Amino acid sequence: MPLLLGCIADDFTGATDLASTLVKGGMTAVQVIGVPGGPLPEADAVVVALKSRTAPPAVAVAESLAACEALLAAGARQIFFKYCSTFDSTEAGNIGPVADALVRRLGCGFALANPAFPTNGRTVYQGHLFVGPALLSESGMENHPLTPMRDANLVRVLGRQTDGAVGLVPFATVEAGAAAIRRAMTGLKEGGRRYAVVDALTDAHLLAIGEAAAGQALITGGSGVAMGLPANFRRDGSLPERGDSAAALPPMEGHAAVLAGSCSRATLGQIGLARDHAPTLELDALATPDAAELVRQALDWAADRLGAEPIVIAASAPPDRVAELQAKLGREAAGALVEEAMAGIAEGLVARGVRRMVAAGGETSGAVVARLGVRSLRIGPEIDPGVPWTYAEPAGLHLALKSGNFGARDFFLKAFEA
Ligand SMILES: Nc1ncnc2c1ncn2[C@@H]1O[C@H](COP(=O)(O)OP(=O)(O)O)[C@@H](O)[C@H]1O
Ligand SMILES: O=C(O)[C@@H](O)C(=O)COP(=O)(O)O
Repeated sequence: MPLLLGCIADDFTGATDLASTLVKGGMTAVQVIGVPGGPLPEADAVVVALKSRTAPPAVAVAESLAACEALLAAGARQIFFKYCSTFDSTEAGNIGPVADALVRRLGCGFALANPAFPTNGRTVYQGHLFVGPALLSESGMENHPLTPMRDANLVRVLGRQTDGAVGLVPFATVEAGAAAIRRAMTGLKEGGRRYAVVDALTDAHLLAIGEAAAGQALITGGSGVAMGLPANFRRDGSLPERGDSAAALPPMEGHAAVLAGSCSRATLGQIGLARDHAPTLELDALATPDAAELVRQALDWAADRLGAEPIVIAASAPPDRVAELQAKLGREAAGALVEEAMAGIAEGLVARGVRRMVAAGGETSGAVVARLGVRSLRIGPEIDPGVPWTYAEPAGLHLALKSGNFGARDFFLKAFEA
């Protein structure tokens, strides 16, 4: 099976989201953790999951280029750089620097940029990113602990992160379909633009953008714009009809647990609901700014609560509490402390028989997956849009890596009912 699409994702929940989208579109897809050190698994698409979203830009660039080399060496015909549907980044990057490096490596001179995910409320209009009815900068994302998003104008945001020029393919052109979008992108490229932010309000827009991107060496965006890509490979005869290729995962067994480190509005709501329906421990990192002690507290609490019904352990806190911890420790150190604690708790829970685990939060998931020594994830059925169950190898357990912002309010309960 030749590799068709080579993907580089800047975090682990994002990688799972993308792999799940491709599987739903009829491709086989495997998520591998970190820059591949050996041969890649056989699949139509391989998604390399990095934890590069908040890494220093030089590290993010180096890892992304190494992943790109591995994917190209395996024969990838197109490279997809996956970032968050809320364009999570800092002023310094890493979306711009990584995209710039990939454009240079691939010698393509141009890439589209589109984070839209209408099913989850992310739309782009006149270059502005909306989350539901709100501009990105008024959606709660302005309070993100690591990547506060305070400007919704993506042409401007990306423009600050790149030394290339950024243009826009506006709604009216996107509405006119794939041929018009392709013409607009060609025009922008010929006019010296390195990137085109492309508007998208609906899945139909994303499918048209995907079609317009057939044959482009590099695509950058959220998982939404990948919806249109499997059809391109079917159209050119390189992807057979595979029907529903979502892997049937091994049967679920063992104790169940949820670990939440995301402080997004959606996750805070999910914890709120879980409080009334499942044993829930809310750790207070401000009162105990010590990862080892937080791990001890959590594992002591969990000891006689583990079983078939999920327990929930959360470090998540509202913006004022997060700000207090950050004022005390610094932004990165506060995040790292909580991630270290969550990783230790995950390790302890698995040692105590947990085999079905939800990790809420991209950075949190990255820390958990790394600590559990996971090398690859097989994609299974979707729980809520963008969040499938996966089977982690060689650890041999079921993991759902939930983007902080994704999932219905009852996600933590629903995940274990399937
Ligand atoms: N109470 C807290 N105070 C400060 N930072 C926290 C707290 N709880 C979690 N964090 C950190 O916030 C960050 C949340 O990011 P992430 O896990 O990627 O969530 P999301 O998916 O919402 O982006 C992580 O680095 C996590 O360790
Ligand atoms: O595109 C998305 O929103 C997700 O796939 C994603 O990247 C999630 O990142 P986190 O919100 O940090 O979990």
